[in-house]
Amino acid sequence: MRNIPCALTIAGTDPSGGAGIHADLKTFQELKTYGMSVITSVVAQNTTGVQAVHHIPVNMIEQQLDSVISDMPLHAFKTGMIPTIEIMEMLAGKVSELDVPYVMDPVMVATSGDPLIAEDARTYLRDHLLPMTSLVTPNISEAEEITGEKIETLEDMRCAAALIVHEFGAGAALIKGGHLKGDAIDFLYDGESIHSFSSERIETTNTHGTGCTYSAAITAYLSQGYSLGDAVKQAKDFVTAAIRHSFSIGKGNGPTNHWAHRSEGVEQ
Ligand SMILES: Nc1ncnc2c1ncn2[C@@H]1O[C@H](COP(=O)(O)OP(=O)(O)OP(=O)(O)O)[C@@H](O)[C@H]1O
Ligand SMILES: Cc1ncc(COP(=O)(O)O)c(N)n1
Repeated sequence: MRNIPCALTIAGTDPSGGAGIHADLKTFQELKTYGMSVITSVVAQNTTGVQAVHHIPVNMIEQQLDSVISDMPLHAFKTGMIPTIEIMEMLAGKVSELDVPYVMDPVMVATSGDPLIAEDARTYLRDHLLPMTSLVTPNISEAEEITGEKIETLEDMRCAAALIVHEFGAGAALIKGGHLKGDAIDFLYDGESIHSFSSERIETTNTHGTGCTYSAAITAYLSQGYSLGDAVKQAKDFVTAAIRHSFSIGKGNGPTNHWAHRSEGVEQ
């Protein structure tokens, strides 16, 4: 393991602390990874939904990023909410200069159903940023949006993962089955083979921020030098523990428990 693994998240905020930048930094910290953040949008949201958004001007996002990369070591980074095409254009230029693993959580809507990125930005994200990723982590509806194909079965998930790599150019694709029925099964296609990661389905509505937490954990493990398969395997254990011991707080979908792995012995 490196002395001090350093990871960056480029994402929006969640003042209620369960998703976005906040979930990412909590996860990095829990996994003994030095966490850094560039904020794309200030989002007034909580467990019930999104109340308002204020996007940060593009030049200010660029300056935050420059502040980090001109000074700090960086071993892996992730993107979450990138709300507009203008911000994506700027990031596309910058990301191509970063020679470390890039994990994209292709955030489109919150658990509450509120949209988090502009409609026209979805195609831009797919066509311009996706090909720069080491890994993209869509849930079922995001994978449907990217591929244009309906996903109803495990076989559909496997096909979508391969399509996202071979047709759309992602380095690897992890399709998350959190929104299907039965066990929570995710499929990773790394360009050569399919791997599955499975856990029992936990009966809970406390799923605010699961996607953010999962992709942040993968990023943290990659920053520590783990292989993609090992990073996903350990991150799956981390997020499963976080969901199993999630908090019934707030009036809507409660947040996950970022320290749950401590009592479940997830590898760090
Ligand atoms: N009820 C559950 N029980 C166990 N694992 C779950 C459950 N819901 C989601 N997961 C797992 O959590 C991870 C995140 O998946 P999910 O499909 O929920 O992502 P997401 O849709 O991006 O997140 P969110 O629901 O927060 O938007 C995946 O590993 C998924 O299998
Ligand atoms: C700033 C921000 N980024 C991402 C999500 C998605 O989180 P989730 O779908 O896991 O609720 C969110 N709610 N807010």
